[in-house]
Amino acid sequence: MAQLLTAAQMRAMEQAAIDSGAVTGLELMERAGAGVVEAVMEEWPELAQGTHRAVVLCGPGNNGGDGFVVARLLKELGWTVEVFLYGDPEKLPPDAKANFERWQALGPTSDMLDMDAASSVALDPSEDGILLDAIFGTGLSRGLEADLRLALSSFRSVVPVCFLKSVNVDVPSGLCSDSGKWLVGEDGFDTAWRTDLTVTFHRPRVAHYLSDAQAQSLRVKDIGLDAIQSQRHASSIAPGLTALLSDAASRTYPLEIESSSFGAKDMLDAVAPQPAITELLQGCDGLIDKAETGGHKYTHGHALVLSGGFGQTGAARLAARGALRIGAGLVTLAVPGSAQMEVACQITGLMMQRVEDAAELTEVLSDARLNALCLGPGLGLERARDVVPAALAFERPTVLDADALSAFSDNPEMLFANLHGACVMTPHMGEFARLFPDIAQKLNAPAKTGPAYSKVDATRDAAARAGCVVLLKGPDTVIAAPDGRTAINAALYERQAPWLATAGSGDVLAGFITGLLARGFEPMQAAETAAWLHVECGRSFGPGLIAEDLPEILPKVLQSRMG
Ligand SMILES: NC(=O)C1=CN([C@@H]2O[C@H](COP(=O)(O)OP(=O)(O)OC[C@H]3O[C@@H](n4cnc5c(N)ncnc54)[C@H](O)[C@@H]3O)[C@@H](O)[C@H]2O)[C@@H](O)CC1
Ligand SMILES: Nc1ncnc2c1ncn2[C@@H]1O[C@H](COP(=O)(O)OP(=O)(O)O)[C@@H](O)[C@H]1O
Ligand SMILES: [K+]
Repeated sequence: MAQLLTAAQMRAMEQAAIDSGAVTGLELMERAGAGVVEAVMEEWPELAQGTHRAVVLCGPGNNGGDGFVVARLLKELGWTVEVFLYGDPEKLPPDAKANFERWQALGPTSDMLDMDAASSVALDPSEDGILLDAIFGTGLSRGLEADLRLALSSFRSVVPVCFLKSVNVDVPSGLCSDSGKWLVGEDGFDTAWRTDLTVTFHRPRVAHYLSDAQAQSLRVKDIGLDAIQSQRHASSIAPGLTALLSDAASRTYPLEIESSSFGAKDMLDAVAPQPAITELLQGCDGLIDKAETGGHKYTHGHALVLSGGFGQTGAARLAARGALRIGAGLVTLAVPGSAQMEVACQITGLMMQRVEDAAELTEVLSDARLNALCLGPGLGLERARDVVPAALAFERPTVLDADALSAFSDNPEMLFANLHGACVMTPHMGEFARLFPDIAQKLNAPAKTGPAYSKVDATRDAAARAGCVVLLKGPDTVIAAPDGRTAINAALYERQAPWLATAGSGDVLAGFITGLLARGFEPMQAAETAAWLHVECGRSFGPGLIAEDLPEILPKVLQSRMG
């Protein structure tokens, strides 16, 4: 897991480092600029050979200051560098101004808003290089004005013609680094654009792991803050969000750091939710009382997955298979009479129990060994309205997905009244909007100023309202507990898994979570671990994936974690 920072947290860390006397703002800016150059060369080794060109767009704050450092360093390497400034050089903050002046000794700076600025960039496709966006970083406070937006889009139009790579410093200009939302200007337009590379410093910002902000690639460069913090053994910054990442992402972090009050150790160790996976692989003996259950497989729990009627049992079977593969000792499908034959023809390792209605479910649940429930996949709205309240009354660990959520669109309060702390809700954005319409509206409203309301805020608010864990799906799945713990399971950058957008994949996720609940995982840990493994399964299988493949590839993914 990697810790993510808000703009305010990052500013506070920088300020603390500067106040300690261990480093100056100018030194941090130099390291940031050098980090950008290093990241560009790492990303495109061909740019590390010979000389190339850079078009550098600098803004009125310290992000612009970083841009002037990059311009100077590349010029010193022999690159052709053209620099454009948005704003008055006299008003630059001190460190940025110092770097503007150092650049002045090497080359001219043109006004970015000059009508001819972008067209003055020579359209020379023979000279490849970068377009660097150093206009705004974490200091962005509102959407871009129309004249700047137009100028920016003119520069962007040069990129494909000249085979430039688009690189942005810290965050793409116009993007709110706390929410990952593109801020709109007074006229309602934003500057959304997908760049090739984002280079940020010290730790990723929250926005980097929310999908709107996605560049092709993200590199996090060390600017020495960890060393300063660990020297001082002081921290006033509360741990923030975590992102569940792959091993590959962790390699962008400095490995020499031993400890830090800002959670660097976490970042080094927990690239995957490995402690939870180790627990899974070692078994969870003791979670269920063996004497009481009297059988070995029951020590791994017994999950009950509610199925829909005839012709609608596929989704529940997928979920059940997922629960079994992830390690629930036993999984039983609760099936209405009309579908018993259909289900019986399709299952082997799974078991089946006739459950016609809420009364029969209540009877079945008198068996305390059924320690985790999955409600929703293919359940049918009417059946969901009948069985969900009866199931929730037992207060067993329960996943609510699909129809178990949609059935209460007209009356979410009724569902919330029945939910309890051992529940995990797994809505996609459509289901989320039906249950939390006000929160979804706030999330989807265009934002003019930052920090804007984010998917993280929305999921946290929903979890607090529902009183249980909420997992809001997408390439940037956000998981929040009512106590505020939050993680982003990001299938972004090198961890992309677009194949997961296939019918039934959410049903398997619900099954994975249910299986982990049956194994005794607490709800937040079950949701995080299952979501992480779900993406790893998608990546491991790759193109051509269908939902049925996810449970079947899981053993390979788990085996790869056995080390
Ligand atoms: N503080 C530090 O010590 C370091 C900062 N660094 C860089 O500094 C950046 C943050 O610098 P700043 O806090 O100066 O912020 P920015 O450089 O992001 O921009 C802030 C400036 O832009 C103005 N502004 C904000 N939104 C605007 C809009 N829509 N239209 C016009 N003007 C707008 C603000 O009034 C302010 O003058 C980081 O993103 C990072 O790139 C790095 O150099 C590392 C060290
Ligand atoms: N582009 C994507 N990249 C990674 N994961 C995705 C992407 N799109 C969807 N997913 C994941 O696929 C699953 C789809 O679930 P859901 O929307 O419930 O569909 P279904 O009901 O068809 O199973 C979720 O876990 C979601 O996070
Ligand atoms: K930028």
